[in-house]
Order: sequence, then structure tokens, then C-alpha cells
Amino acid sequence: MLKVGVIGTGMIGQDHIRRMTAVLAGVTVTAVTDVDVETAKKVAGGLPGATLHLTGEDLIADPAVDAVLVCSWGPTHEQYVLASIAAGKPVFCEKPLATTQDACLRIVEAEVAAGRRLVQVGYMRRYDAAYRALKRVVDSGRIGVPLMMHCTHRNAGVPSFYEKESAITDTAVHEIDMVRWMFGEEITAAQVLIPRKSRNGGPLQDPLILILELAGGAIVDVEISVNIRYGYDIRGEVVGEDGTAALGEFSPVVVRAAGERSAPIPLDWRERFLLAYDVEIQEWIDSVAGGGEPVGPSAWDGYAAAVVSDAGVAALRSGSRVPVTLAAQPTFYRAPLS
Ligand SMILES: NC(=O)C1=CN([C@@H]2O[C@H](COP(=O)(O)OP(=O)(O)OC[C@H]3O[C@@H](n4cnc5c(N)ncnc54)[C@H](O)[C@@H]3O)[C@@H](O)[C@H]2O)C=CC1
Ligand SMILES: O=C1[C@@H](O)[C@H](O)[C@@H](O)[C@H](O)[C@H]1O
Repeated sequence: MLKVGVIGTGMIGQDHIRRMTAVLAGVTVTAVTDVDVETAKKVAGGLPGATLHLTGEDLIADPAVDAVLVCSWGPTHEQYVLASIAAGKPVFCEKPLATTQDACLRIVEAEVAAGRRLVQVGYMRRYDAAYRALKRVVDSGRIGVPLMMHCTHRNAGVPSFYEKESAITDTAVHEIDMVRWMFGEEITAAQVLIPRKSRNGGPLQDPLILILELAGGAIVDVEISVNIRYGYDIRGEVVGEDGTAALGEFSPVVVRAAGERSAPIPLDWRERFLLAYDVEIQEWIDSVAGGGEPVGPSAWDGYAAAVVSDAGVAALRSGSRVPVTLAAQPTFYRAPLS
């Protein structure tokens, strides 16, 4: 039974605790912490035998914690991931790995120095049945060489602390990781187009279009709309030389009534990616239980996504095309895009 400590008991922290206690196998949540002590106390109250720690560092040092799940805000990820590596404990860190590429590189260096993989990053689209099916079609060669991909990432709304740059660093960062994985290639440049501003966006520049260039010449466009009101809508279509392949419609039900055909749209990421998170966390548990290494998105993947995300932010600010340059990849990360 893998004993997991959770740092950050906000929205996704509580959702992952729910799945680890009610859905997944081979795991028990033994400790929690959050700077919002009242919330953490409430969450700990629902977990018989779990310890409430006042700091993340105390939780990481707890002998009753075999592995750490970091679900706190992005700027706090680096300190907890580095502390977990120093303690020799596997750590699953929600995206982004850290909020700057320099911080991600420090994590990569610490993991390489530790001599074994301890870090996995929460890029859950790689575990989604629809994305996996799309990748199988692309890899099979059935649509020919992939030339382009059209992506749509729409949120019904975003919290008040969401900033102009968050559209890239917090939202499109999922497409950045997914595209590296889908095409098996690095992203070499980013550009941002700014359409007419939505009246629903408040101070944000909403929507945006992020253009990504890949090493093999394919081009990916990502529409990012974060105040679309009607629901959470994630789409993707790969255009190949001989055909196209797109993610299927998400809804498990279609209603025909009163002269209309309709299907419900998910409210947010928890509903749309419910099963992907289940598979992602179960595979992580299974891989690290008994002292094994994680096999999902690595610290290097987290670093690569951060470099592209930084290029996207620079492109948003400058209006120019910004090339992406990665550091030399340590041989330690042998199969980064598989
Ligand atoms: N993979 C995915 O689809 C998703 C990933 N996320 C990621 O998960 C992380 C958390 O996001 P949410 O749960 O939506 O945010 P949230 O604001 O609901 O929860 C974050 C929690 O972290 C706590 N926290 C902040 N600083 C802390 C610190 N130094 N130590 C301990 N706790 C601290 C806050 O008090 C809060 O309770 C973010 O990195 C976000 O990008 C969030 C939503 C979906
Ligand atoms: O990761 C997520 C959130 O943090 C982010 O704010 C949303 O835009 C994404 O759709 C969601 O998947």
C-alpha cells in the first residue's frame, strides 16, 4: 500500500484525494498540508488516521509518507519538488512543474544528481482515452504524414487571480505538452495572434491564438478562450497528407427532443478529464510502489513545456515570432517523448 502525502488541498488536491481514497487501488492518503490550515484541517478530518502537517517540508519528512503529491500553486512547486528529491521520495507534481524554466532546470539537475527518476508532472492528457486514440491513428500512418493540428482550449471562466500570461502558462501549457507527445518532436518557435477582445474577458486579452512550429515543419494552432461561458470545450484535429483525425465528442449521452439534438458539455476539467486523472494517478501509484521509478511525463518534459511557455509569453508581449532553445538534454532522460 503506497502511503501518499498531499501538499495543497484546494480544488485539484481534494479531487486527487477523493480518487485515491474512493476510486484507486494500492494507495492510502496518510498526510495533508495547506497554507490554508482551515481547509487542510477539514480535508484531514475526512481521512481517518491522516496527519495534518503545518508545512510541506514536515509532510515530506514524515516517515508515514512514501510519496508526495504536490497540488499547491505553481510558484510553490519548485521548493516541494526539490525537498522531495532531497528526501529520496517520489513526487507527482501537478502542472506546471515550476513557473520558470530556470526553476525547472534546477529540478532536472537535482534529479540527475539523485541518479534515479523521482519526478512525474501532471500532464494528464497523455492518459485521456480520446488523445491516446488520436495518437494511435497518427502513429499508424493512416492519415499520412501529419502536417497541422488545430486545437481548441475553452474554459467557461477563470478565477480572479488568473493573469494575461496565464492563458499560455496555465492553460495552453497542456497543449504544449500534448503536442510534443503527439508528434514526438520538439517545438521550435511560438507566435501569438490577438483577435478582437471578448466582452466577457474583463482585463484579460481573451481569446488568444498560439501558433507552435515543430522541428519537422508541422504547425499547430491553439485557440485559447477562457471566458466562453457555455462550458469546458477541448478539441483537437490532426491534418495529415491523406486524411484527418480528430478527438471524438465527449458526451456519453445525446438527447433528441422537441425538434433538437443535444448533448451536455462538461463544466470543467474535473469532469472532462475525470477518467484520464484516474488512469494517470493509478499508473503513477503502480510505478512507484515498491521503490520503482515513475514512467509518466518527466522533469525534462516539465522543463521543455516551461521553455515553450516562456517563448509563448515573450511572443504575446512582443507580437513577434520567438524561437525556442532547449538546454542539452541529459542522457538520463532517454525516452522523453514516448
Ligand atoms: N492537470 C490539470 O488539469 C489541472 C492542474 N491544476 C494545477 O494544480 C495546482 C493547484 O490548482 P488548483 O487546485 O486549481 O488551485 P487551488 O487554488 O484550488 O488550490 C491550491 C491550494 O494550494 C494551497 N497553497 C498555496 N501555497 C501553498 C504552499 N506554499 N504550501 C501548501 N499549500 C499551498 C492554497 O492555499 C490552495 O488551497 C496548480 O499548479 C494548477 O495549475 C489545476 C487544475 C487542473
Ligand atoms: O490545468 C487546468 C487549469 O489549471 C487551467 O486554469 C485551465 O485553463 C485548464 O483547462 C485546466 O486543465
